[in-house]
Amino acid sequence: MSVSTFVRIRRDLHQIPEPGFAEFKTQRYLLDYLEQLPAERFELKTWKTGILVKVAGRNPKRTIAWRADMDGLPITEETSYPFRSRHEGYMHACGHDMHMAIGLGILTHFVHHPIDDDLLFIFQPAEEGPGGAKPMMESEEFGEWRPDCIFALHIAPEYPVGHIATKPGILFANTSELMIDLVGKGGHAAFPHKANDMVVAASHLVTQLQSVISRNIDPLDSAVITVGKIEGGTRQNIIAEKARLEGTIRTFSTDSMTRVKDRIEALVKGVEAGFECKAEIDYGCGYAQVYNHEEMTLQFMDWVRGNLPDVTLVHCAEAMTGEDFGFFLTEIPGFLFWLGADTPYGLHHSKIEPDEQAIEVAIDVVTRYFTWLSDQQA
Ligand SMILES: CC(=O)N[C@@H](CCC[C@H](N)C(=O)O)C(=O)O
Repeated sequence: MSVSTFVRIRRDLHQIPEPGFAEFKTQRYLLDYLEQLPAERFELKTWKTGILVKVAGRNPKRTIAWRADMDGLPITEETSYPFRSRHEGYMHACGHDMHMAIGLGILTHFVHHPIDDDLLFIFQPAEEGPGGAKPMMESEEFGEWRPDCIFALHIAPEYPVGHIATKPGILFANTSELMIDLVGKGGHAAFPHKANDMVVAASHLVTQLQSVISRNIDPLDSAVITVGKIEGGTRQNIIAEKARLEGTIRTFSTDSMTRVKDRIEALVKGVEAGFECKAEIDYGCGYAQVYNHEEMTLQFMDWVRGNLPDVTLVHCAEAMTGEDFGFFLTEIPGFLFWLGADTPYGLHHSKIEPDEQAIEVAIDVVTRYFTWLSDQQA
């Protein structure tokens, strides 16, 4: 069966997942594709490993932006694909390969069928961390082409293809990474009384952290602490001198984020006293919540219902996912929506296989929406 250009692009990108701010091959691939398009219709600039592309409108009164993220995740792929990752230990397990292919599809459409307004396409590095959106927004390159409104999507494994889900207001949570290093005293496994075992200290801390959510946060508010990685020790018969926890915090309010961090700090102090060790906390990167512009989102939802009979619009609940797209929305009105991609494995799973038919659905929805949006201003 022949595959469309943008499915083929998605498959090519799927094979070269790269960490945040190291998307060198990905950037090259996108630039090579852009070089084949009629050069007189657009301008481009690179910013770190990202790319900004401005497609000229016929009679521009404003700039409408579309953002796609670019980085992969440190996951060893276990899909059934013949086009699996060629980068050992890295995988596009959050759909950014789909997002970029969709971005190129929308861009290509408007290069050939310009609308009145200018369009800015943002290929943004490092969404999974440490975050490319904020420094990109602060860059001179972005400042010169600052858009008037901005939009993005994220694939959603749980919805069928042809479904779009979103809501006005808060869609994704505030985030903060959480890294805790514990240093005690190593020793022989047979003499625990002469050591301070950081595997035991770290284990206590992991379970105590869960009590912050269940005991310190209003049950009607929502918060998450996930410890995704524990490292400690060197060998089965050596008491571990060091241990490290790596995780993430999610909340729907900045007050809850402050409260969670205060409680974590208190518990860590308790572990230091209880286990006679030293501990250091590093909050890594933190993202602003994704807060969809209420009026624009409601207008989009109405427009989908009224104009796209083949698309099912779901008014969804907010999720504890994070997205540095939230930073763009703190200054520029717009919204993000979920795109149904129908796969039994969730985001960040080594077996996720999003349905590629979602690519054409997204290109069609967004090209029609931008055309309509631009006509509203005319
Ligand atoms: C859509 C998505 O899955 N985004 C990530 C963003 C992670 C930011 C940061 N590394 C953190 O873990 O806090 C997510 O995990 O929600």
